[in-house]
Amino acid sequence: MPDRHRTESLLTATGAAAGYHGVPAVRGLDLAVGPGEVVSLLGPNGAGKTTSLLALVGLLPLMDGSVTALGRPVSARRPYLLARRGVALVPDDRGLFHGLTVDDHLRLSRRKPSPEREKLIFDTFPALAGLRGRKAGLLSGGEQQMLAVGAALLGEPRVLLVDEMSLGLAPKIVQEMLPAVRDLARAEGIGVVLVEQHVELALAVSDRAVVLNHGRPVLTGAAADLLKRRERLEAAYFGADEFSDTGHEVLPS
Ligand SMILES: Nc1ncnc2c1ncn2[C@@H]1O[C@H](COP(=O)(O)OP(=O)(O)OP(=O)(O)O)[C@@H](O)[C@H]1O
Repeated sequence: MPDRHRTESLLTATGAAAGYHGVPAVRGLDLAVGPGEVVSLLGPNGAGKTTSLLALVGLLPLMDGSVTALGRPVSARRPYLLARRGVALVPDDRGLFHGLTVDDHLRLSRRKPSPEREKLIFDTFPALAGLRGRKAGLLSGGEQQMLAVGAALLGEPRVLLVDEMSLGLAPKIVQEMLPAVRDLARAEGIGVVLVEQHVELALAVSDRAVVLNHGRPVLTGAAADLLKRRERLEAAYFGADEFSDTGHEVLPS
């Protein structure tokens, strides 16, 4: 990324911890996402990825550390303000209304979409163009995911967080969707946080990634470096005990 992007962070977490019933499910999370950057949160089931996303958008209160979005501290009391200012979360259940059509969803956008913006969304997800009158509940899983991400992008977010875009989707669709979102983020200067199970595909479109295991970051690095250091990546997933001595390993680029 160009240097100007590095100087500005749209979303920053510093030592963030969050969890349930007073018990942290993630702790020590450090993250910075600048305009046009894609950062992936990776890790095995139950590692704390979704919990991290919820904390990043203020849907879960912080138990420690801090999160700043668009220059202001994130408050768990007012997550809707964050959404209004342009921090969009696509949850893993996609958050669609099954009785509403594709067009209805696009009309629910945070901003009244300009024709140019609408064209951009349909250019990015061409499969949606022929389905505008169809109810969301009658769309395929892939089409629903395109709608969820497309509707979020239509609101011109400055930060987009997507929980498991690939959930239940055929690899071919994931291979198309992830680069489409990355390209749009680059073109529009949107900061993106992806939670993904498809490690290789996520790293292929990401600038950086954080691997969580047992609720803490164990490995952080540039996506290109992580792809070259597969043995560390595998250890971060399957041999997290190995990291208990070294703690959090940050790969030098
Ligand atoms: N509402 C909740 N109440 C209590 N514990 C929860 C709740 N949601 C998640 N957890 C627990 O917090 C931990 C982290 O869960 P989280 O959903 O963040 O993991 P994840 O990395 O997103 O997993 P997956 O890849 O399986 O979706 C898990 O041990 C989970 O059981």
